Amino acid sequence: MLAVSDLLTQAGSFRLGPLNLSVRAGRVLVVLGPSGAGKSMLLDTIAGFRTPRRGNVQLNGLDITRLPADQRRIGVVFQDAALFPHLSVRDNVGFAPTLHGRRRDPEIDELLARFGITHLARRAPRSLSGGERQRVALARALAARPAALLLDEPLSALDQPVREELRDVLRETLNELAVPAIHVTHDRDEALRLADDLAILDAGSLRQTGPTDQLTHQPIDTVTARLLGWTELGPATRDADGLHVGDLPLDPAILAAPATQGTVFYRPEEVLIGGPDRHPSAALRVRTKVAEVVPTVPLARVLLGTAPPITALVLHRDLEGLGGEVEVTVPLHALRVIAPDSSSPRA
Ligand SMILES: Nc1ncnc2c1ncn2[C@@H]1O[C@H](COP(=O)(O)OP(=O)(O)OP(=O)(O)O)[C@@H](O)[C@H]1O
Repeated sequence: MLAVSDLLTQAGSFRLGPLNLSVRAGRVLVVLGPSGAGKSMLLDTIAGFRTPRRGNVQLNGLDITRLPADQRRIGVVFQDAALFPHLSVRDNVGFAPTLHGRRRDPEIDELLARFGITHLARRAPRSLSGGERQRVALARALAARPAALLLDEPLSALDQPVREELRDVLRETLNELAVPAIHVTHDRDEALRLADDLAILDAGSLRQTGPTDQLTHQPIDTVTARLLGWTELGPATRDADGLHVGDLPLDPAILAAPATQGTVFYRPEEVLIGGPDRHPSAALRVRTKVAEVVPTVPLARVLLGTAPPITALVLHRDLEGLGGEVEVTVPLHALRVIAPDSSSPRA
């Protein structure tokens, strides 16, 4: 188990924390947050490259807050691989095993094979592509048999196809790994692909943490909702006619939602365009015009003429015959009212 308690780190005017987090062995915690949220600072503090002002870092029950980085048994992979430039691929991967007298370690060959870099074993880092370098960096980190693994946006410098391929290799590897892992990223798809648990970090504060599925489907924080693909519709208002957002009436069933005052969010990919029989539980159902169709891929964006406007993400084949007045339904599970007070950070 890797845990941080009451951790507070300061750099210039930027303050990270105080925050609490824990990751069990075999689990992957993804810290998702925008650029400048403090993700690297968090990993640097856990790895021992930065000294916290307050709080502690524990690994398997041991307080390692004051240990130098090289004694923490924590593997770190950075965005830019940071390989030893004068060593071959094999010697980079074999660096830690060699230090421990395990130069002929069959594990090195296994790692080269696992990351598909056996054929690159004699090559120098400068001759490798970005994706190949990251494969070497991951293999090198695992070769040290770390007690925990920290991944600082290791895929973000790669282009899309390479990133997706390596993301799958990483997912497989992390699945088999029996140590706690923390992966930080600003990329939602990457986070959802890799995370067992998610922690949303914004401006140095943790907003919401929990199992991936829970945060994705039940965000209770506006920053979390936005980062996980929910779109803001507007403030909920209540009058004699019931609950509204702008001109749009919300089904009273939404009253069962966690909050009835606050900002209404919805998931554009769950908006249904079609007849009233399309969905049995509707939080919002309205007839309106299609204002614009934007043929983005993989899903097209259909901008609807409601007030406030609703965007639907739809399959291109569902665009056929779309025009004039349409019936729009937002299912109950795809619309949430998020309370204003939940915009304060929570851990
Ligand atoms: N030594 C420093 N002095 C002053 N400010 C710093 C220092 N190091 C980092 N910061 C600031 O702390 C904030 C968090 O930086 P950090 O690199 O952790 O963000 P991040 O979430 O990893 O961002 P990115 O996704 O862009 O890498 C930034 O605003 C950064 O400018």
